[in-house]
Amino acid sequence: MSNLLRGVNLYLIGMMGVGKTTVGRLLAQELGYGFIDTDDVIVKAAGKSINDIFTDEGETGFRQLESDVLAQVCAYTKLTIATGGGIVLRQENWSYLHHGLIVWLDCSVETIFNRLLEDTTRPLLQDSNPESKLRSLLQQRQPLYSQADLHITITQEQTPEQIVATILAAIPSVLKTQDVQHQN
Ligand SMILES: Nc1ncnc2c1ncn2[C@@H]1O[C@H](COP(=O)(O)OP(=O)(O)O)[C@@H](O)[C@H]1O
Ligand SMILES: O=C(O)C1=C[C@@H](OP(=O)(O)O)[C@@H](O)[C@H](O)C1
Ligand SMILES: [Mg+2]
Repeated sequence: MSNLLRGVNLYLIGMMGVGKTTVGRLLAQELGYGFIDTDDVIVKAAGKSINDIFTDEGETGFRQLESDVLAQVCAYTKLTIATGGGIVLRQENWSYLHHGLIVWLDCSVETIFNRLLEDTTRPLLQDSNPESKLRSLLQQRQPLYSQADLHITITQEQTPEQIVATILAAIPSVLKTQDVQHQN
């Protein structure tokens, strides 16, 4: 599979809590790729948590750091990159994402809500009604996520290993489409 991809990076996009970080790490192992999580790089570079970045610099400050990190990582090959859920918001980020194959991990708001119920590390969910916040974020972002090359819908019961297998099985179909496009 790694050969088939010819070193092209895989970018995982989708809502917070869908499993980009968890699945991305496993997917990288299967592909013999390196793994990068843009949030991890941002936290290391800023020397503070995502919550503290949002508090000190606002969402705008965080988004700038996110774009800076994406611009840097896309210069490398053979990477699986788990992005933050809001990476799709900035137009400029798409020119970086399109250097690689973009995979949208999609699941229900209920699944995300159950997973992140006790989680305090997503500043955008520190809301009086986190479920309705998730719904409005998804409504805003769905048209952006749908620009991905691959749309993988996952159910609450699917394990990370099963999701990795689903993604690996779907990749050849997208590559074929791209090859056909190149010939035309
Ligand atoms: N397939 C899965 N089944 C059950 N729990 C999962 C699954 N994928 C992720 N999780 C859990 O959901 C939470 C969010 O996962 P994470 O990988 O951080 O998502 P994201 O990076 O998309 O925000 C974590 O607690 C993680 O352990
Ligand atoms: O959806 C978002 O806007 C965000 C998602 C988070 O990453 P995950 O999608 O990995 O949770 C993180 O980048 C930040 O809290 C903002
Ligand atoms: Mg993540």
